[in-house]
Amino acid sequence: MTVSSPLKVSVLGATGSIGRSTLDVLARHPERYRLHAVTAQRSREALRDLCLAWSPARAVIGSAADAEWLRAELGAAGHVATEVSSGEQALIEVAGDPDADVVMAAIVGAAGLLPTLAAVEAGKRVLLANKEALVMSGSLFMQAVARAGATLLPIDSEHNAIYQCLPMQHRGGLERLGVSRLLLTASGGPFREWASADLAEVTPAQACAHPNWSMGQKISVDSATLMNKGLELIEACWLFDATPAQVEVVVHPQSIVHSMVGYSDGSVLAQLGNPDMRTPIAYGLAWPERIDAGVAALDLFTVGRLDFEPPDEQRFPCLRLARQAMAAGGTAPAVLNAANEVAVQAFLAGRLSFPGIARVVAATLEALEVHAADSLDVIMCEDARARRTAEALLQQRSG
Ligand SMILES: NC(=O)C1=CN([C@@H]2O[C@H](COP(=O)(O)OP(=O)(O)OC[C@H]3O[C@@H](n4cnc5c(N)ncnc54)[C@H](OP(=O)(O)O)[C@@H]3O)[C@@H](O)[C@H]2O)C=CC1
Ligand SMILES: CC(=O)[C@@H](O)[C@H](O)COP(=O)(O)O
Ligand SMILES: [Mn+2]
Repeated sequence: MTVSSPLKVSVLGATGSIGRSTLDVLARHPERYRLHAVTAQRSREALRDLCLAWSPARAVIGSAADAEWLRAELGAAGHVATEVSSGEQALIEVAGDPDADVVMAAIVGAAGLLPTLAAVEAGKRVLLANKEALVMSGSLFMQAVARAGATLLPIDSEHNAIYQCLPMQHRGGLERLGVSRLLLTASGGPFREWASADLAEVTPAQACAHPNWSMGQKISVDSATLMNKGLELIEACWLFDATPAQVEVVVHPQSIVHSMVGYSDGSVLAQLGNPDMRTPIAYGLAWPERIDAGVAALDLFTVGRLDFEPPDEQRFPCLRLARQAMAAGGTAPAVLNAANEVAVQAFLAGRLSFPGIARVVAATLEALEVHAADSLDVIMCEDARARRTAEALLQQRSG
């Protein structure tokens, strides 16, 4: 009898919401997985605790000073198993480390693009939570997956649901599979029932209080503006080779149906479950097998009812802006993403109102020409240009 050795897993963004849920699933299956590497940007105490608890071979943190601090803390605890490094180059290098089998891409925002691509280029099994990476570089990203022979598994709950509802081999066009549409569910966020006039008074704490999911601040605000659904629409187009017209957004306030696939014979297949990211994470880790994720069985009698309604793009214009950016193509989605990141940070810092987020994104898209997104240099350059433009718009608004 041969006993296979545990898969080595690197978790990029290990201190975040997805990172912690990933570690929770890994802890349930020590015979199947070993934690190989962990990364964080600033959370040095949390990263130290992870190193002490898990003894990963490698750890990366944002700054050299924090790496120095981490080495000293680990040394003082007599822990020598973890090699500590710092900075973006170290992060990229660890993401593509030949010793790892699986990479969880769970850094938030554009900062995840180069490390996630490094994992793809190294041909890993890549568990993609960092949707912004795909939104920014969709065509190049998918080409890299094919060229490197990487296995790309969507972790975003909706895309994971769609993946589960498609036939196992689904590359090469939806029509060929008899798929007529992808139904992307949206909770509608905390302000689903609010009047437009009240949205001007929304606070960061209210925007971060998602009705169903516990997540990081940035994605929580994106859910509240429906930009999250816009980013997910673009993500779905790249992952499943769909046109924006083939992706229908359906507001489903209970977040129990995680998304659906409509077939040409009238069938609609759905994936349901409690709103807990450990389900898609466990799916990605074990695919094509299934493992325990620690998630309670869905109790349909407690859920009671499932509601569906169309999204309101008047009150929540970010969804329309994302659709427009995808239709414009080229660098427009990267510009949309960068402007949104700047605007969300400004909102969280109290520099911009909640409705101001969509206004800054719209004005940035309007201000910048669309270029062909045919190299990473072009994408990174337009990302930087969009950030400068959005920041200048913020200054004008406050001036
Ligand atoms: N949370 C969720 O349920 C879901 C999340 N996603 C996606 O997953 C990704 C992660 O989300 P979430 O876990 O909520 O985010 P969090 O904010 O909770 O965590 C982000 C992680 O990324 C690290 N990080 C932040 N900035 C940088 C940077 N500049 N360079 C390197 N690392 C950095 C953080 O480190 P530090 O702690 O040091 O700041 C942290 O480990 C996002 O793209 C999100 O859209 C998708 C579906 C669901
Ligand atoms: C858990 C997950 O995948 C999030 O992206 C979630 O979907 C956010 O909820 P919204 O549907 O409110 O955007
Ligand atoms: Mn999602």
